[in-house]
Amino acid sequence: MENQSREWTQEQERVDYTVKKVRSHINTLVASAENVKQEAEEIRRNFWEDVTVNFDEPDDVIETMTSIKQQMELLSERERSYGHVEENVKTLQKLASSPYFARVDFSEEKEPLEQIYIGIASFLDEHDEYLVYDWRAPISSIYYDGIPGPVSYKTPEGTRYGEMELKRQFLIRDGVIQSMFDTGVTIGDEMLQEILGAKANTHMKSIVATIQKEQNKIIRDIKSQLLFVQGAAGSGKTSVALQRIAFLLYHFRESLNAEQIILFSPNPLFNSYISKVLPELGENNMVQTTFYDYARHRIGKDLEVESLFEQFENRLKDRDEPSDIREKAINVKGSLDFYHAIQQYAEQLLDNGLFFRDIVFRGKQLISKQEIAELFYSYDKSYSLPNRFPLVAKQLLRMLDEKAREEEQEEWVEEQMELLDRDDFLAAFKSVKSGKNDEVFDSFEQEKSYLAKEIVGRYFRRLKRSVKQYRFFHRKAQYIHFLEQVPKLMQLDKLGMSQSEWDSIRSQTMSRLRNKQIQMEDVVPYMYLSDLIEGKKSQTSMKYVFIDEIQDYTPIQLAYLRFLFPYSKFTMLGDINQSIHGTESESKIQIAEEIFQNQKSEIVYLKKSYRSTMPITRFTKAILEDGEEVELFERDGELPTVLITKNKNEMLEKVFEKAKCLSKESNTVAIIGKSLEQCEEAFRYLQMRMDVTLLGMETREFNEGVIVIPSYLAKGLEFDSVIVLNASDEVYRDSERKLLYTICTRAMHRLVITSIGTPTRLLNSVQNDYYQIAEIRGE
Ligand SMILES: Nc1ncnc2c1ncn2[C@@H]1O[C@H](COP(=O)(O)OP(=O)(O)OP(=O)(O)O)[C@@H](O)[C@H]1O
Repeated sequence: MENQSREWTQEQERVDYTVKKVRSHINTLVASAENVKQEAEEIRRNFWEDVTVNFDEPDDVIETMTSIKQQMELLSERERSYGHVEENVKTLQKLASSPYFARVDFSEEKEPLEQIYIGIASFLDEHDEYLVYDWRAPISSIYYDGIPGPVSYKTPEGTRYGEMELKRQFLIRDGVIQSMFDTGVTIGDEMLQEILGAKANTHMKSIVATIQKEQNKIIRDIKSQLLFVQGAAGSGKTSVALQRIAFLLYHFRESLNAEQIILFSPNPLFNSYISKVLPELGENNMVQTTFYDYARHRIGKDLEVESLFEQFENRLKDRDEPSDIREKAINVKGSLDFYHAIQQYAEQLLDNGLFFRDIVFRGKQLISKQEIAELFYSYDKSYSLPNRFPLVAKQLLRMLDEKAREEEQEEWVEEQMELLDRDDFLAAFKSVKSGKNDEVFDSFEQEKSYLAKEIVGRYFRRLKRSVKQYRFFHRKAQYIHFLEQVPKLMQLDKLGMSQSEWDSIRSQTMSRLRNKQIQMEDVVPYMYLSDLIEGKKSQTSMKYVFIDEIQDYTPIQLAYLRFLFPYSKFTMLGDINQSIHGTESESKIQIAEEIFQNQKSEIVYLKKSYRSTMPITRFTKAILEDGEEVELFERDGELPTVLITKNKNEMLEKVFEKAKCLSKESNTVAIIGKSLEQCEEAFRYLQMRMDVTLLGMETREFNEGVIVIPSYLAKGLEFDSVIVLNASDEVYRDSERKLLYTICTRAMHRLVITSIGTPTRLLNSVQNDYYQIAEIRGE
């Protein structure tokens, strides 16, 4: 006991010493930052005094520009270095509060024992002695991977071996040790218990202090071209992805920056949820997007893109077509066979078959589509399709210039002239006057011709821009033609689709496209086909691509992402049990491996679920048909409750009561509905009685308190308490097992499932003693 408290005192003394050193370094930095800032201000103030400005002769102009450039470079260098110091200070301030979270005592062969303290960043004293090692430093990996005894770690120079004698964890707040544990096999269950038992946050936290061995393997992988992580709900996939990004930024700090890493995440809400992890670790955020945003940006204003969530809602509502045919369409259009069919189709277009549009101006055909086709196919076959586009565009622009000259003589131009304002006339006058033949008597004619050119030029500008954007190519018509050819290009029956079903899908797609709409399942085929034909903008600068919630991507989306980022390393993370549509026909792992054929790929399974209490994980695991894969983390908590009510009003009243009660002990209470409609209804009821927020597709951020959220938006998030809206047998059918699993696994500490009448049959697989039933007997 006494021993322990002596140890504690010694450790606190070391914390005090480190904090003192960190603070003193902060002071030095702040002082030097102040100098740099003043210098920058000075440069700004005297900017024009210190440059030589002279525009008299061409040489003077060059000298002036050089002088301005030099001055600007000096300024921006000062500002950059100020920004750098500021960032440093922020990290140091974090160290001053909590300098480290672990200590390992390690000795290499014949070397003396070293005490290695590990924190979120390295810190060296004035003698270049490490007071804190960055958690990403090579030696730190023994903390995550090893247990006391013989250990090894990899360095750029090779593997080092030694003996670990102690592994200790700390929780330090405001420079004071809150708790301290010596740990063995796993990274302190006690510490993990403490961290996981805490209340939810509206932003994700970093997990550096308690990264588990299997997670560390993913974080530090630098070899794989494809790293595929299949992990149970709450097993830390997203956390691992973010710590991995931080690790890569550290490991490759000389050659990699945050703009070269892109993360595809499920929705904007999720984007903001994870946005603080990297800054918390002193790194900049990577580029973040959703596939939908990317597609919308690419497709532009021509077509209205249906999002994955609209797709989900539309399928729920059975609005447009019998849903099983839609399922089949999604399956076929999302398959790799379809991807190959597009490639095959594009290859057939080398000789003929491209669809073009007439170039029309004021209802008059300037260049016909036949002329464009002739031009396009006048090039030798050895020219790829994408290579022909700029050549054709150049020719068309030349032809348009000619057409413009003809147009200048047209009557409408003269009419337009009347409408011009004074400035136009003035410009025309000036231009004619500055012309070489000042003496000419027909300056009026010249002015007129100048103005005609101006007018036609303005109108033709748009036309020319659209030529530069290759709008003479008829993308929609081409895609429709491709759809017609599909039965010849692939075996539809292999994917369970008949010719007549395909015909009906095709005609629905066509009418949608004519209405300027495109469904999610057509987005990739449409973009891929036009990329193969027109050429794509290559994304060579991205070195790492991360895709979270991979189970919601179709095979074609994965293949397309590889096509877009051909030189990047991919990390894909997901859980087949949380697939949004519940129809996981082809294994994503196999698909991914097929796409990355012959490249180094690694598949890692994360089985242990950390998010929820043991009773909740036990319950959710039982919802799954093959839930045995999920391992529990022992953390106590209450049994989930299934609350059966007689009618809607009663259910809503109970939801209200539960939410009110749970909000007293929780930071976040999420009421999760299957569809947006269900959520809106609950929201209308609750809104009159309590402070509550409804989250929708456009929501970018959420606050603590009670929220109502549709299932697909809750993906990837977590809440202290979850109340599931009406999980009755009519609402959650056999095919929605994964959806219910996903919803329930959002709960960290408390889970309540409400139902109007008989609860869903999906709970039949759950043992009775895994939950408690509360039945309300109303009217
Ligand atoms: N090693 C760890 N130490 C501390 N907390 C952890 C660890 N691993 C995971 N967690 C916590 O578990 C929770 C779930 O993590 P995360 O959201 O990353 O899991 P996920 O696998 O992406 O989940 P899902 O697929 O269900 O969305 C988070 O609160 C995270 O902080």
